[in-house]
Amino acid sequence: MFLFIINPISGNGKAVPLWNDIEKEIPSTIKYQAILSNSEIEARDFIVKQLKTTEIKTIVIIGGDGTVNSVIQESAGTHVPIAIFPTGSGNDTARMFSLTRNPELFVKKLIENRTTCVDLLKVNGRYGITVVGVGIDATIGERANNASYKPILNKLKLGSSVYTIAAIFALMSFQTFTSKVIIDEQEFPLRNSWLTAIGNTTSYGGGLVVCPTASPTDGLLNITMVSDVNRLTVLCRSFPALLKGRTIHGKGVTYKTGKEIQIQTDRPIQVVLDGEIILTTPLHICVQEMALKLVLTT
Ligand SMILES: Nc1ncnc2c1ncn2[C@@H]1O[C@H](COP(=O)(O)OP(=O)(O)OP(=O)(O)O)[C@@H](O)[C@H]1O
Repeated sequence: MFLFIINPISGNGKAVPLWNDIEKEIPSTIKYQAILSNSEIEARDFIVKQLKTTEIKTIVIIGGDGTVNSVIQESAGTHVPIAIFPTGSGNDTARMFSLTRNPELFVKKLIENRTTCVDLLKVNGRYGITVVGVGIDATIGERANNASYKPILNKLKLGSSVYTIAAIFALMSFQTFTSKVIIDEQEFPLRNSWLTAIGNTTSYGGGLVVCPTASPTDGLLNITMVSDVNRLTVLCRSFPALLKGRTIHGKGVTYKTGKEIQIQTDRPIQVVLDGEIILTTPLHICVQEMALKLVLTT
């Protein structure tokens, strides 16, 4: 039995029409159940009940990174794979694994069921698959979600520029913080901290490559720290390089790798995990090697 979790609000309502296209491609011999999920709690309750009572072949997510994050809370560490059909705004998980957006090919690959094991993040007890960010990224995310210009840009098919505009505004007003990052017992005291991003995969925010060398199968987390650098440099050098997916060389940016990271800050700082503002500092982050099975729909 396949379980389909469809998030109708992902990607500004793209999921339901795409689910209709997918459903048409499912052969009549395939058994499945589907829910249009209204919340993370509803989706997780459904999955837990189904896992207890039914032999589940794959949990299929039709949604964005936030929906993926909700589902992996239940599927991580089990033998049940997930498959992702990306209908979100950012879709950084799908980008990392080059997952198809073609409904016909998706169903074909789903039935083939070729899987791979990938690492996950565990952040204060919650699983994540892409990047956890502490600092300005939460401010950017909040601004982007509440931006009055978002509906207009979406109508003009310029949705991806919402994040860039929000980032420029956030960079102009963000108050930096003092933090201590401990990576596998090595301490990094950071003054004027803008951002610490810990990546299992490379990008967030719809393709911002913040951890350029991260790999979800190497058993390591990649840490990018931006601190001790002035606003003008961040605005004119670091951020434009980030937008282009470049590794940033120069003062103020430090790249490290590790397996276990702690982050302490001088005031509570919002934390973005898989594109959702779910937590605040302090944080304990570790890698969960090969904790998730993913269907390759490439
Ligand atoms: N399983 C779920 N069912 C319904 N709603 C959910 C679920 N998981 C998360 N949500 C809510 O739906 C919102 C949108 O979901 P999602 O993040 O998947 O789409 P998106 O924001 O368009 O895409 P992306 O995160 O890739 O940019 C989330 O911010 C969250 O509030």
